[in-house]
Amino acid sequence: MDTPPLIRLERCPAPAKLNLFLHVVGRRADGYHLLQTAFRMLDWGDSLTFALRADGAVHRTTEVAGVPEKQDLVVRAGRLLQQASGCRHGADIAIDKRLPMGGGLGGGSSDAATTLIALNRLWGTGLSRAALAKLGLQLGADVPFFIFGRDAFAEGVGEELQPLTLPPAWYVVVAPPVLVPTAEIFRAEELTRDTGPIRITDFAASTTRNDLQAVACNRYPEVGAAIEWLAQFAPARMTGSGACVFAEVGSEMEAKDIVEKCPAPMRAWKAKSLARHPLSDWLD
Ligand SMILES: C[C@@](CO)(OP(=O)(O)O)[C@H](O)COP(=O)(O)OP(=O)(O)OC[C@H]1O[C@@H](n2ccc(N)nc2=O)[C@H](O)[C@@H]1O
Ligand SMILES: Nc1ncnc2c1ncn2[C@@H]1O[C@H](COP(=O)(O)OP(=O)(O)O)[C@@H](O)[C@H]1O
Repeated sequence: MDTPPLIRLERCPAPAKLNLFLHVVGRRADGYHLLQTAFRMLDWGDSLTFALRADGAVHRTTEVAGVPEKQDLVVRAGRLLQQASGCRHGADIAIDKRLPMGGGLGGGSSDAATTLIALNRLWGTGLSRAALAKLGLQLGADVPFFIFGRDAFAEGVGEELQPLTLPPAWYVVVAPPVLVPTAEIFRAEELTRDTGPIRITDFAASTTRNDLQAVACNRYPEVGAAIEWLAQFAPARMTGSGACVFAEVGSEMEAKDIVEKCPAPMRAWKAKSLARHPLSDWLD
């Protein structure tokens, strides 16, 4: 019997990421900062559903607070894939948003990566993982990592990726009640921009830091307060440009205990590391 054509892809995961460390090692001629970072994927994130449209339109069918449909990275990802492939299909995209926005967890980038991977399948456009990662970089520096699909040591602006093999781990992620604009942190005069490069083998927590953390804590004391609270239980650090902070803990039970103690208005979640992107099998 013939396989029926795909018309819908239900509940496709868009996992969060942590930056286990983040060093600013230089600056490109266009002002973008050169980084070294370790990306870790988490088994916690948004979820997206895609339905085929015959009229070529790409629509978001759910509201995302503060993000107009046209600017949503999922809509932009769909249109970019159409342009790159010449595809005439369209899609309705529903997002079940769980990740705090602008939290340094890469939610928007992960939504975009999931859209590129899922629509590449739904539309049968057949782009390779490498081609999708290149397209994704136009949407955000974290998108190639999610398409790469596993923990990674990253350089450049985050697009030069090498696989990292890390033991499974449990994390507590805490969101302070504040939004930290990425651009403001990278623009800050006081940002350290000359951390010496390290080798992939040297990124154990003791020898690394997040260079963006001092700037974020200085300008947004809520971030420092969240680190201080979480550090009672385990070494805590900011992810990306914040505002979220995280700590590795010994077990799910320990994570659960800490999450239950988290005082409002901070919010906390437990999350496990994820070895492979759940949609990896749809690539290559
Ligand atoms: C910091 C990181 C670490 O993973 O993650 P998040 O905190 O956003 O999750 C990323 O590098 C975020 O990359 P990306 O998602 O592309 O950043 P955007 O929000 O588009 O960047 C906003 C602005 O910050 C500056 N910027 C960003 C990235 C970079 N490597 N150098 C920069 O100077 C640029 O001025 C840019 O216009
Ligand atoms: N689908 C989306 N989900 C989240 N943010 C989005 C989305 N589309 C566009 N954005 C924009 O991207 C910005 C960064 O969001 P996000 O990726 O969640 O944070 P971060 O880059 O700090 O990890 C948001 O403030 C929002 O304006």
